Amino acid sequence: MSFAEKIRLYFITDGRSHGHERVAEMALKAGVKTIQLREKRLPAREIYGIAKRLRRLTYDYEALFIVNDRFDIAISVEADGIHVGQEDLPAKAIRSLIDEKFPGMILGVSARDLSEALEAEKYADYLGVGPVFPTSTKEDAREVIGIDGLKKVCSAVKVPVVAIGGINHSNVSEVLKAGCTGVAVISAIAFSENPEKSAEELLNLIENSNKPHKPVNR
Ligand SMILES: Cc1ncc(COP(=O)(O)OP(=O)(O)O)c(N)n1
Ligand SMILES: Cc1ncsc1CCOP(=O)(O)O
Ligand SMILES: [Mg+2]
Repeated sequence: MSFAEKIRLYFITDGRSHGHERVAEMALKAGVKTIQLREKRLPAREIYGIAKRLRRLTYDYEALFIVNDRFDIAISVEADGIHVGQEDLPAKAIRSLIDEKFPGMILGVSARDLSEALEAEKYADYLGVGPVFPTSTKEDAREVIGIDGLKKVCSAVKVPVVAIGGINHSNVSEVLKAGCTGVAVISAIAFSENPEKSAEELLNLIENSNKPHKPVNR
């Protein structure tokens, strides 16, 4: 499976509802191929323990494992990648370290508008772009960029774009039509009563949005 296929549905964990490991395993069972560990409240030692377990789990399911914010934890557990935002360690510094010491490691960078996206793509393997829609999962999220803002970024950058923020079953197809490579979700899976079913349904919607709307003329 290609990188682009793996990030088509990108699940970011939140431990508050079902716990990181349980919710990640349910998403993996459904067929999700990229998992990001995002934990904002716990001490580093605990995040490290969770990261080690998620690393093992993602190996078993042949999925990518990305750590949010913490490059130290990402390298300690041999994650596939690290995701940083505009307030985290600078993408440029991480890119230098990856090229020198951790070749092949994936670097994802957040961008909240076109100018951040154009700067971030100099260093990133993919961009996380949003929030596209209102979200209550990220307390310090900036204003939404909407489908139009997302389209502008997607048509301007060369690296894959993963759209994020308020994406759910009812808007995922519209988001993908904006030209992004994938969609990242937290609450649509992590805060669902049945995360495995929700992930499966999202994957089905994504697969169907790949199909042409009109029959192909032969
Ligand atoms: C895939 C993806 N895109 C964007 C983000 C947001 O990162 P950041 O702006 O650093 O905010 P926090 O998630 O750290 O609160 C992300 N984590 N993943
Ligand atoms: C981490 C992050 N970055 C921009 S919006 C967001 C939160 C996405 O969560 P949800 O999918 O629940 O809206
Ligand atoms: Mg961050």
